[in-house]
Amino acid sequence: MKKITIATRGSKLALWQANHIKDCLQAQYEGLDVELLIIKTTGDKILDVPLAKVGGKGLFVKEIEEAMLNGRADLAVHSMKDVPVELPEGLVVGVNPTREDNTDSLLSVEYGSVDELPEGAKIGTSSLRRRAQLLALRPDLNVLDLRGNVDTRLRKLMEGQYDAIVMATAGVKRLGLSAPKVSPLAPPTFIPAVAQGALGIEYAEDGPMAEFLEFLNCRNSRVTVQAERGFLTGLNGGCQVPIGSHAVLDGDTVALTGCVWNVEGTITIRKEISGPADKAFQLGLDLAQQVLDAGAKEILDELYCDA
Ligand SMILES: NCc1[nH]cc(CCC(=O)O)c1CC(=O)O
Repeated sequence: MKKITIATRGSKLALWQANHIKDCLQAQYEGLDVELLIIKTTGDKILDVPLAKVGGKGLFVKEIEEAMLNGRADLAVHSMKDVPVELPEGLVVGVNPTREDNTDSLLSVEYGSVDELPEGAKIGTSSLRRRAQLLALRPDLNVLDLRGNVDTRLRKLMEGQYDAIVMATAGVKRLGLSAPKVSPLAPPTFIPAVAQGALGIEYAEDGPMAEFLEFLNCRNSRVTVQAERGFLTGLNGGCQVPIGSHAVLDGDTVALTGCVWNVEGTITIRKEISGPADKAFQLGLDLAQQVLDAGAKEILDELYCDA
């Protein structure tokens, strides 16, 4: 292989991630030429519309997958969180590089924790999962929609539109961003999105990429992502439903927590399971069934009907 083309979105975070993989490839393969093919996805084109209203799965990956299917690109680097559970025929996400911190962060100019926020504080997030958990902790909070790329969201905070915002710690760290006050929202109190902080590399199943990229695969990342995505698959979920999951690998055992909330944050359904790492995906499916049986089915049915 002399030259590789990586398809990527054009956001700062996506470019950071694609360039990170480019650097890894060039460190591994001397003299390799790596080109980035920047693609504007449907998700990028509708960044101003409240996400919960847009709906649909895979808004940020569809056009990128088309570039690989028609041979314009060899691989794509995704935030694994944005990758739907079902991929187009012929493509796989077979490689998960070392995962970044999977927690969320509360960013604010004045307030150093959720407890410090004043009554009725304005909190920016478009994630139903973050909204539900914030309201479960503090029902008085005024949770407002906040769209845009990671850097845009931070700018809106600094302009004073919100008392605090919540974002993935991984995105904040990768872009080297900060706010005057940053506090972690972490398990067991605050459950991340499925595969948050993880990257996934997608490529054609029957080409040379699987072997070419294998050196990037991280067992811990792969197992935890498999378990969490098993949970998402079992719930038939996309990213716009209040679902959270957190897997921890210890030796050959994976421990998985899975949650579903109602949008108001007044109901939390939470279950835990553990089992062998080589059955991680099945473990996630089993946990999903437990959560569905415990009442999540009614919550999710209602949400999917609205969409
Ligand atoms: N939904 C957009 C998205 N996709 C991946 C990340 C952050 C990086 C990651 O979780 O890997 C973000 C931003 C956010 O949720 O704040």
